[in-house]
Amino acid sequence: MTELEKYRDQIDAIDRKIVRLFHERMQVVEKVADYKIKSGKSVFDSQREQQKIRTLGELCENDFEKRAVVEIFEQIMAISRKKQYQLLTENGVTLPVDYASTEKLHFHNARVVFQGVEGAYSFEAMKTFFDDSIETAHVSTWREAMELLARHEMDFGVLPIENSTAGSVSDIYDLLLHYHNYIVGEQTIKIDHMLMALPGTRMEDIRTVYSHPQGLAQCSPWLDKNHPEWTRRQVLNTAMAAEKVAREGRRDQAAIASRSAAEYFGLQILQEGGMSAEKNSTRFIILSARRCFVKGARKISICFGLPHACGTLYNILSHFIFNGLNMFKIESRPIPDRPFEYRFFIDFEGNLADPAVKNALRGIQAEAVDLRLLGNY
Ligand SMILES: C=C(O[C@@H]1C=C(C(=O)O)C=C[C@H]1O)C(=O)O
Repeated sequence: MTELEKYRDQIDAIDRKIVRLFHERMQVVEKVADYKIKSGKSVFDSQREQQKIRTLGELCENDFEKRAVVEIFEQIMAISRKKQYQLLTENGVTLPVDYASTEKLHFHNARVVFQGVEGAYSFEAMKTFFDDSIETAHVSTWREAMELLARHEMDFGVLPIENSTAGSVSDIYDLLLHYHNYIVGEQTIKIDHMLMALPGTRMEDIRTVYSHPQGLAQCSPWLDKNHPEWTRRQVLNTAMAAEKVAREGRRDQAAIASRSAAEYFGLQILQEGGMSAEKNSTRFIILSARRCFVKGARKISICFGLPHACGTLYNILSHFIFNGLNMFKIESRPIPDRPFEYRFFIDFEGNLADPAVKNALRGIQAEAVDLRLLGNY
């Protein structure tokens, strides 16, 4: 036996002891869970954990081992909590979320609101998601759409949440937080931006180009390269840009909008193709004030705050990993009046009826601040 083999034998013997001791600890943890189920006491006890970390740290021989022991026990206690969340779920202790499941969404004859005007991309997303029986209304801001839903004056709303080139629509995240409307579906639409103007307009006549900020952002490489001299002006919606150019009748103005907007407002397309990325698409969410999810729903959106402390996001994300849940997206938004503190928005794969989802949500609810379920769709 070489010297190395001898040491490895010693390590193996120690590791066997650690595994045995870990098992013993987990058996006690199950008894703790039992007690908590009966007494209704919450799983996470941050004071007890901090005190344990302090006393265990003090047992260490040096600073290096102290740091290591702190890290190891933070993990051991996190695992012990996850075991307890699992036992709570298995014992039928339900999460306090009042979501109703339904076989399918009922939108026949529904009232649907979108932001913008006919010819806008939201309009196209709405037409694709719903059938022809719906009654539609349009408003000029996203906030108004949210408001109408919250007051139950409209059944569903269609709002853009993310573009594959320009990224997330951050205002929508802020509105999701402000209004208690829920995501019940999503629709992705391919975005083909085109440059349009009054019939007969030549490129060299144009001085100003109008579009939604996302339209301008998505076409900025094309504009920078070909027409850096044009003034870029933001309007609320791409179709509104087309409508403005048509209504004002000036040859020095152009709009960046969809083909359907050009057709709807009788404008001539001066440039199509190559204005924005080839695979440019926008994802729209379908919102409702009713908290329901369809039985086959495979995507969940949540948001929560976190204390400004080292490792808090890491600990929360561990609930997804531990329960084998795939994350699609993570987004952070600043919390107003709390400089440099953030609220996180996460989309992940699953259905609210899945035990793995229940376990993860239970853990996140206990360990994050103000968890909100935004939808399962
Ligand atoms: C086991 C318990 O539950 C949790 C896990 C702990 C641990 O593993 O030591 C400590 C405190 C709690 O957050 C307990 O409450 O004692």
